[in-house]
Amino acid sequence: MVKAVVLGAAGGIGQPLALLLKANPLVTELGLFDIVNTPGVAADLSHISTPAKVEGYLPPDDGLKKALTGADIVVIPAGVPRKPGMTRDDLFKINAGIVKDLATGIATTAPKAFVLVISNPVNSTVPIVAEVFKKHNVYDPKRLFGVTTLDVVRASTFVSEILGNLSLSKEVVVPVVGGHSGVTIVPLLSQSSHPLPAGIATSDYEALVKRIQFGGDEVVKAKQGAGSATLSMAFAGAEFAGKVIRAVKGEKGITAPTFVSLASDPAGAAALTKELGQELEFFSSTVELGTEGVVKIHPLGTITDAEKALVKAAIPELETNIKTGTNYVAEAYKKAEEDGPSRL
Ligand SMILES: NC(=O)C1=CN([C@@H]2O[C@H](COP(=O)(O)OP(=O)(O)OC[C@H]3O[C@@H](n4cnc5c(N)ncnc54)[C@H](O)[C@@H]3O)[C@@H](O)[C@H]2O)C=CC1
Ligand SMILES: O=C([O-])CC(=O)C(=O)O
Repeated sequence: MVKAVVLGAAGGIGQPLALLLKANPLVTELGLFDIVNTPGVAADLSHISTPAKVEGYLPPDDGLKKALTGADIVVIPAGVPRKPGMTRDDLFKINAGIVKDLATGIATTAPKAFVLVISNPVNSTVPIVAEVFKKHNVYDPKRLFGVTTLDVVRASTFVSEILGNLSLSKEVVVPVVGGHSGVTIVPLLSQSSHPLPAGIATSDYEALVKRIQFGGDEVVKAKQGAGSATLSMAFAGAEFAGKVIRAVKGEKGITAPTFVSLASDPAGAAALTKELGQELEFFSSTVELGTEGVVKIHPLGTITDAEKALVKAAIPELETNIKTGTNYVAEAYKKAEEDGPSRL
């Protein structure tokens, strides 16, 4: 029995993600929460001939609590998307509060659930969830994930395009490490399961790296103000959620790059920290998943000088993004204490 819950389920990502989770035969219950439209989305999905029982919830009558009750895995695509000219960090002002409130709901109702954060900026929203869970004394770093799978999916697609065979894209595996925004997205193309053409021009390699790092902008621009990636993100989110579910059900050897707390595997983190040359609280590296979440954080391994330079360039922004999330929660709690009776 697996209950999956989507918070932000009526949105551009939420709806197709809910569809793909409904299509996952391992999901037996699907809870859909949003501030609008979830009863309709749930009614629609409930006619699909797969095992999951679907229920839609809205904020009145404790809807969030009802949606989260009994949740095994919670995926969060709630929040505003970018418009052209914006960075992911520009979303922080609105999305930080949304994610903090939803994290509070999870901490009080489903503290053991695996939490998969899609809402941007991921480099900051994941630390927000961690801090809220700490405040509620229910934080287990092994169960919290920032979803960076879209970067991995893009890398597979763009590499197979360069190899001239899109049908390879299902098989091409490229570790993408760091975080989920611009220069913090670091594809380790030298470790691609399918090597780039021998003698690829430096300019072509650099263009490929840039396309993976800024693939999100490509979609934002093409959508002309109507939002950012939704369908490819739903695909990526369902891929990652599917891996977590299979691992939780006992399948061994499942790995995926994901943005996790380095406290989730201190031994793995020590090796990674050595490679990075400094400590970071969160980082996306290839992670082995198991019944309790993170089993092992893999080191970067052998990488080229060009990749080392990309990792180095990612660190300052990552550090700032993580601090922004952490400080936000500290300040919100401080303000709530000063304001009197806490609603946190
Ligand atoms: N991690 C990643 O790789 C990616 C992340 N994203 C991010 O995902 C987020 C969602 O994007 P879209 O689905 O395109 O946006 P959207 O605007 O289409 O949908 C967001 C949904 O969240 C809901 N929502 C807002 N406040 C809420 C609350 N307090 N509780 C529950 N639901 C709430 C809205 O009603 C809406 O249905 C954005 O922050 C976007 O930047 C988008 C693409 C990739
Ligand atoms: O670019 C955005 O704002 C949405 C996103 O995270 C992505 O597509 O990778």
